[in-house]
Amino acid sequence: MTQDELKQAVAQAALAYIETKLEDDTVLGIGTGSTANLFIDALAPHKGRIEATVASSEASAERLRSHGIPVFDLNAVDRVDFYIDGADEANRALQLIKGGGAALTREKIVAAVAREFICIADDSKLVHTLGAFPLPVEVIPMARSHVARELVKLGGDPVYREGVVTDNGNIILDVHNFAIAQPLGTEEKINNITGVVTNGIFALRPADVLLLGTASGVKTLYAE
Ligand SMILES: O=C[C@H](O)[C@H](O)[C@H](O)COP(=O)(O)O
Repeated sequence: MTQDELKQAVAQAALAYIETKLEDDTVLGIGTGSTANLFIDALAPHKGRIEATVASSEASAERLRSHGIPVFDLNAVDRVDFYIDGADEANRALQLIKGGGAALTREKIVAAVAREFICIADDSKLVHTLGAFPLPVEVIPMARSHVARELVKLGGDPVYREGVVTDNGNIILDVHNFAIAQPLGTEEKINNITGVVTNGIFALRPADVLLLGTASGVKTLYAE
């Protein structure tokens, strides 16, 4: 199976996972990226059953609206029942690296609100130790050099993501050569650097369930 077919399979599996749990007033949080896009497309034929969604990026909001799916501001809903999103890496504790598409901050906010975070990914994303994927850090533009120097002190190799401005008007530094042995501590440490908005480690709020696309079918993983 190709990577795209595995992503398609997990998008369908996420739909099946939530379908039996949908209530009249369910609020769905929708992530960002190629896997989340496939989920949005899979959701479209069922839009009559969707009362409200909130999106973790302008791109996803636009895609939802193009299907006629109602999108709300997060401040206009009192809860998010399920958050469905992809990841760049996941470990067995369902701690993640996210932000390859620069949407990490809004993703982290929606995930923080969500009652259940359902991560969907193909099996190339499952790793023993997070950090082979360069860690995205969203930074206030004027703090770029300061934050880069602090990230070097932490042992990483930050690279400015040229030409990318986040939905929040900020820039991204991708930290290379940075094995993350202690995701919780590292997430907090980087977030404590002045000028950092947030970083792409999701350990304070990991996923609740990982639907993993493999050649032998979609596996449902819970945190070990
Ligand atoms: O900012 C982007 C997100 O964190 C995505 O969820 C992540 O990059 C995975 O994207 P994809 O499903 O395209 O691999």
